[in-house]
Amino acid sequence: MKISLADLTARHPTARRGAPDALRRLTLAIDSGEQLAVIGPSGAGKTTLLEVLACARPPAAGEFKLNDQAPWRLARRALQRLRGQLILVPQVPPLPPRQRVVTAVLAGRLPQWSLWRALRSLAYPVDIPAADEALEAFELSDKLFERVDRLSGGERQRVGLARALVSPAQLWLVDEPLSALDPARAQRAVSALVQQARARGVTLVATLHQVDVALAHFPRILGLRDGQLMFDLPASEVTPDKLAQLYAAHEHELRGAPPADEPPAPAPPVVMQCR
Ligand SMILES: Nc1ncnc2c1ncn2[C@@H]1O[C@H](COP(=O)(O)OP(=O)(O)OP(=O)(O)O)[C@@H](O)[C@H]1O
Repeated sequence: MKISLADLTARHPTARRGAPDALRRLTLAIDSGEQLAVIGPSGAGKTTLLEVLACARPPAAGEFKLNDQAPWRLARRALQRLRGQLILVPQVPPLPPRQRVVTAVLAGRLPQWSLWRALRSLAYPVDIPAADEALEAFELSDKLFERVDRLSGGERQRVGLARALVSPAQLWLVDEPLSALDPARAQRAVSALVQQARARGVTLVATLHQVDVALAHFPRILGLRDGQLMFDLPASEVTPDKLAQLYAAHEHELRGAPPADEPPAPAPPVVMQCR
């Protein structure tokens, strides 16, 4: 799916008065089948950008087009159809507790199913091999029939990614897919995600805090800061200088915070003071 933004501004309705816009005059063109990572410090506007691209948040100003159509000028049903051609994978996928992993993954097919087929799949999952294959790509096929409320945060994130693989979407919008994964698994998950998108000719836009992972796996990198595009470059041209400017005063984020699931560092040994 092709994307174009021209002078796009976005704002949260709940933002306090006088707060700067979350996205400011963004101009961007993404071709069908490209894979991009969006990096930048916390609060840069990465999630807001994905929400706009997912047609979940109307821009406050400027132009936004998907496949040369302006989504917010379409009639409701046409907008729904367009939304069915994309998938937004949030950082914490909202998975109903007690649901089986297989059902949660196959929910990615909902846009192409009739109501009857969707209801039937809740009781009798209709394409178990497809769910299994998608989970396999993220090293999770042993959890096919597990309940989602028995999964770790990192496993839930990978269920969200597997859902994209079974979906008919031509645009994958993935928000922070690695925040709960250990470094080695994070590398493998992103590698699988990019490979799968490339093999299917799907457009992939992913936000990432792990800059090293973004540079290693994505051909094109957007640097976002304070809602503005600082750079839009091939990964090979993102120099340490550019990163230092992007993360100025946020250098700790560039070095990378530990993932949420990582066990806390062991407490220092207690030293007994004997008089
Ligand atoms: N629900 C909200 N209401 C008001 N302001 C918001 C809301 N969500 C985000 N913002 C503001 O919009 C700006 C962009 O936030 P956004 O979540 O898009 O940044 P981000 O780059 O994804 O950050 P992070 O890396 O911490 O997830 C920030 O200034 C933030 O405070």
